[in-house]
Amino acid sequence: MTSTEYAFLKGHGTENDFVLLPDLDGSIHGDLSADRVRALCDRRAGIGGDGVLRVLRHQGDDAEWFMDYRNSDGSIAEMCGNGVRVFARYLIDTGLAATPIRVATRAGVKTVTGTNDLTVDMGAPTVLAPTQISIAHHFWQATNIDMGNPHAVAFVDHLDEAGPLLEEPIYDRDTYPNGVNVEFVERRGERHVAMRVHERGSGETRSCGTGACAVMVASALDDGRGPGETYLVDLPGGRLTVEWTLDDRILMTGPAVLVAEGTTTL
Ligand SMILES: N[C@@H](CCC[C@H](N)C(=O)O)C(=O)O
Repeated sequence: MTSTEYAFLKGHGTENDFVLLPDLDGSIHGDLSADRVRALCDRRAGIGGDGVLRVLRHQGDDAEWFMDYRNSDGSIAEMCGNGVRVFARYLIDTGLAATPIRVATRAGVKTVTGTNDLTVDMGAPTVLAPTQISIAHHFWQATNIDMGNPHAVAFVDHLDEAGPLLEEPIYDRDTYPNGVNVEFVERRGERHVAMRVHERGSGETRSCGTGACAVMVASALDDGRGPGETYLVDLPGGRLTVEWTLDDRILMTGPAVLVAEGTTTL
């Protein structure tokens, strides 16, 4: 910890909540240690969040911004779908950028468009060989989808089948050597599903944007459909709309709001 004061903001996308750290030229937060991320995300002793979004300018032709995303346990992840909308909301509200905004992430450049609800072009999904997950001797077949970060999607009759999700589901370590985000999906209607998620590095959260995209792709495939479809995905924290375009891109649309700003010594 340090006694220096730093600016922060707090925001969320469908209640997937984040601490934002503006660090435009990268001079403020140095390496941003896992300890500091955990302290910032602590819901009792810190600001509280499912993760940290560090806002950096990007030196490159393809994007002007870089989203340095960290899970609440301090681990680094490739991509955060809700986070990139909240990141863009910060840039829009401060006048630093206007849509379309190209944001570099560890999973490539994502373009954000829109005004109120924001849409992210998440790129192409990668569907891999099916896998299996389990919790307390209950096993589910799972669709293995990479959205820049890893996902295992399991269909259930009722979302409460997954139990309290206090612990990480058991997964195949050879399939997911760096861990996995696990989604449970219940059918709600035609092109309409609901999900819960246990996020790698954050536990059960109220929403996961990359998870919603993985769930849409798994659901469409399970329905015998493919590109050219749009699904509604309900999460405990709200609703995301996910379109799989004919040219194999996933467009995710949902809210992004900033709720507080201040300074912190954490
Ligand atoms: N909540 C995010 C995903 C954040 C990263 C994930 N926990 C991981 O480790 O891959 C989203 O909205 O996509």
